[in-house]
Amino acid sequence: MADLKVVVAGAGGRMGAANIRAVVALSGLALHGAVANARNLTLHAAVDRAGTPAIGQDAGLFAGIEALGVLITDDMDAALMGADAIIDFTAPAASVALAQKAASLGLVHIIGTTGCSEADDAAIAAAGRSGARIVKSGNFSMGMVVLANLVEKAAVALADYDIEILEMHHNKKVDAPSGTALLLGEAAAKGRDIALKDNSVRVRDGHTGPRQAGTIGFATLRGGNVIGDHMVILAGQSERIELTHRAQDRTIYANGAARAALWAASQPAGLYAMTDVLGL
Ligand SMILES: NC(=O)C1=CN([C@@H]2O[C@H](COP(=O)(O)OP(=O)(O)OC[C@H]3O[C@@H](n4cnc5c(N)ncnc54)[C@H](OP(=O)(O)O)[C@@H]3O)[C@@H](O)[C@H]2O)C=CC1
Ligand SMILES: O=C(O)C1=N[C@H](C(=O)O)C[C@H](O)C1
Repeated sequence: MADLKVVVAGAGGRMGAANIRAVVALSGLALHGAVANARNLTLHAAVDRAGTPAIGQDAGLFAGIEALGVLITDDMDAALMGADAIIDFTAPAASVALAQKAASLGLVHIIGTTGCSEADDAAIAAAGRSGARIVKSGNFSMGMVVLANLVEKAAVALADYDIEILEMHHNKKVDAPSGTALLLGEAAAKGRDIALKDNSVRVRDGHTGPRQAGTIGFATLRGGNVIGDHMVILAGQSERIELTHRAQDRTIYANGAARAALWAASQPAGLYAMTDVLGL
């Protein structure tokens, strides 16, 4: 079967480098047994926005591996020519624009970008209805899929416990709460059969009054080079459960994104989640 030709968008970023390394590591090493119709991945192009220092550099050397002969470009349309898939960890406006291109070209579009507004998400969903095969997740690590599942179960079993979600990330992160914190909040809300957007407390400051029962609280920490820590606390009378995930390397996200691309290549157009990729 022909290789899946992947374009890495946001190639000059922290995740861009990890995604280049993951695609190269998985070329010739398809995840046989892990996905249906396993194929190899190949790095077709690496793109970032004009003016970013990475433009013109060899994608492999930029990512800390061997030279690949693929130069990081700012010409998205040229990069997409002949491509099968986009792995996109960029910014909301860029991901919406790319989803529309993926729809018109019938491409796989893996979106790791967080901080999307409701309007951004609606535009991405529309692209999934118009020809793009999109997998979007606030966190592509396997461990996080499992944690979200545990959170949903705990939220059901401990129906009257207070749920608080704490996250810490590096000091360059621009959105809050993290996409993962919101994903975990959605899992808890699903367990409680409530809508997260009507029952979340995203910030506390000043004289807040006592905690309102049934809400899901968020707390955000930023500092240093923390890759991504998340803790879901279920607090009851005289006991507290803490479900924690700590990322130690961005490879976990990049491998999940590569796996999602291989999976989506054999799916009809639509908007999918990592639970679909893993069949959960
Ligand atoms: N779902 C998941 O598993 C994970 C998601 N993320 C998310 O991925 C995103 C990227 O994270 P990270 O790599 O750390 O961030 P970086 O800032 O390091 O990288 C983002 C890259 O995208 C580029 N970019 C920004 N805006 C545009 C645009 N409009 N058009 C084209 N390129 C653009 C940036 O260029 P420039 O530097 O010039 O701005 C940069 O090269 C974030 O939203 C983050 O939360 C991160 C890790 C895991
Ligand atoms: O910006 C990051 O770094 C990360 N972003 C994602 C998020 O917002 O949850 C995933 C991971 O936590 C790292």
